[in-house]
Amino acid sequence: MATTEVKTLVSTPVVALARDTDVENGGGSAGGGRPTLSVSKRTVVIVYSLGREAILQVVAEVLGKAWTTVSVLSKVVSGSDAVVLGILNGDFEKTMSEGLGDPSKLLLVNTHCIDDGSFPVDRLSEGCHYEFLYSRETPFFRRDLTRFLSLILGQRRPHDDLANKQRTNFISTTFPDVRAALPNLDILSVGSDAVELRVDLLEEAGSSSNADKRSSTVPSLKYVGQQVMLLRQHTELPIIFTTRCVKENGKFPMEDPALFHKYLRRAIQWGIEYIDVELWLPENIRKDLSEHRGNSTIMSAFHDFSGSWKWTSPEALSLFKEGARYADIVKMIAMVNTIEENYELEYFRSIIKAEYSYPPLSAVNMGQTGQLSRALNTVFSPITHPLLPMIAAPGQLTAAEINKALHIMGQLPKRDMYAIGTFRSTSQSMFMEKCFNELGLPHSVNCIDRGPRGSIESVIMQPGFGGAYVNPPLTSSASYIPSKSDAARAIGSVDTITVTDDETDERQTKFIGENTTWKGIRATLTRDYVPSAYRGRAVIVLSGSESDAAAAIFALRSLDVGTIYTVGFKASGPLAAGLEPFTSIQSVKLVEQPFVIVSALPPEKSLLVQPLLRHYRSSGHSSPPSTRGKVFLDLTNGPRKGDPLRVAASAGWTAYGIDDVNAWTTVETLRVLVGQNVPFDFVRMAAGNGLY
Ligand SMILES: O=C1C[C@@](O)(C(=O)O)C[C@@H](O)[C@@H]1O
Repeated sequence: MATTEVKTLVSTPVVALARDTDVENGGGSAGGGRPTLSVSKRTVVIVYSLGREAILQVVAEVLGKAWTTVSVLSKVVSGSDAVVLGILNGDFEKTMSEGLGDPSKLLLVNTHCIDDGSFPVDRLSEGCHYEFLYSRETPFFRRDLTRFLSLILGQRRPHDDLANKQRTNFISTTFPDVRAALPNLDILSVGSDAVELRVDLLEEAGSSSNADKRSSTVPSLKYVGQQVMLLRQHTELPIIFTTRCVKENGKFPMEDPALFHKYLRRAIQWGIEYIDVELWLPENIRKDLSEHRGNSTIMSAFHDFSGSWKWTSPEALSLFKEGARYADIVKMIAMVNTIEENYELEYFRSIIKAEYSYPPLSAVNMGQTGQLSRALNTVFSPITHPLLPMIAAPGQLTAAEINKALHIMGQLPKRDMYAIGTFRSTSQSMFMEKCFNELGLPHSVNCIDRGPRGSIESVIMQPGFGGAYVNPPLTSSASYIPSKSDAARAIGSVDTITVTDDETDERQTKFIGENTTWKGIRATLTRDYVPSAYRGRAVIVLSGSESDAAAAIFALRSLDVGTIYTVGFKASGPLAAGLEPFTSIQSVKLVEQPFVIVSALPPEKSLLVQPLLRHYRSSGHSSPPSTRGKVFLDLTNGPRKGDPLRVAASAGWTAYGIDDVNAWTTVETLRVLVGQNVPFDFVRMAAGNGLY
């Protein structure tokens, strides 16, 4: 392996990128515990171009903060995250040469609008911790910004969830231009936990005139930046940024390791979730990327195409150890000729599992003979899809092929899944059946009416029972489900029943009562605002009963909101602490400006929220421009009176309806029931087309 010193293209950055930890247990969806937020005291500084100051307002809204502009940074009293600072890029450049003050107290984000075809100069990009490229011409800009800010602030940690998942897949896209993928991206990524962008396969239109020349052309950073932005706007899945070299079936030239360094370093600055770092790269580059990975996850990658490399060789272990030095996941991939080499890989995998608790190994064999290993690998398995222009490596399988192979090998037994409940469960169960087909899962979906007392108990005791979702939910006191997640217990309702084998007794299965609705609500609330935007802010919840509002209250608490004022019910359950009932119309005066209003009113009373939405409209009641963002969540289900969503939108609220929450809840339900990831946009699209 080359360990020679290289001169890299990336100049020493003015600022170092530390891992930001604004949130403990930040994703909020792993485990049952209530996530708690802790405050990071770094001042967010937005570097912007002349004429593009509008970005400051949007960043401030997404963060739920006030903003102001400065012309020098050295005098900034850092250590406060109360206000977002904006600085013009020209002023920032001057301040860079004069000294930034204490850069460890600042989080410098270069922002650049690419609508005019321009791209940031290296000086500016490298002088900042992060960079946000955006287009104002798309409706997805705000969501992309929220996603970017949540990651760089450490408030969204996709890898925490994926590291705990039993099996993870990523789809290797092979498009020369991701625009070709966008119409099919939702269907392409069903069953994927992440999307790989093969940067080396990107081709800029008109960059060369003949195929030979094209194969040696590296796409410009400008083109790559635009492609990253487009892809990220169209998928909620984490992105894997890969610059595969020519020797390992890619197109990046190996003569120039500094080029890899520059692109990968920039990918970290763009807030990409996973960075693929090839193991042959000089150690100083791998080390530098690891030290500056911010909140990105590093995947070490090793490929051998010779056909003579062996999993049984001493080199295999030393390559794993070398990869492990600077990575969070170690990927090892070899071309094989015999079926035995799959067994050798499984033996190697078992040794690594037994001896190294960290980092996890993702290892597969290439070629048709190696396909068995693609089914057996559980950590970030690369997959393909029939709609892709080509496979990314010989022998790649689809998610459905892997699941079918696992089923035949007895690793994925058929289970009977149940939709227990009402009319809605029936249409949702049809959608679930379609997902199972698409994913090649052997399970059946059975719809049953809730029926008399005791009927659920008899269903879950069936030998093939594999799990159920229950709508309307069960009260969490149901004695036949003795184990419940913390969330289900606190909320007081179980909407999903999962089955696990009892580790202490092989013959026993264990039922666990889960609540996925709160996760659906939290996912909805954090699409256009980062989690910390909710911290300490007042909320009003209207509901006919405590139980109808409980999942929303739990989700809001997970975001560390301030006082929750209640209308229409008085809480007395485990979530009651800190809730204040509105007793009369006079109570409205108590709340200066709620950040969130949630209505969980029954349909016939849905109208009652409208006066409040109008009362607190953004242009009316005192609303400083910096905190104008306000969220209305309408959880009312069924034919309603009035049109609260329309009233909210026209009064300046960011409004979400029950359809968004239901789609996110379905995503969570599929994750907990069958461990499969089906993207939100796919669920939403299917729901819109009347599929469920
Ligand atoms: O590392 C890998 C694995 C892979 O080479 C495969 O064998 O499926 C496909 C690549 O796109 C990816 O980066």
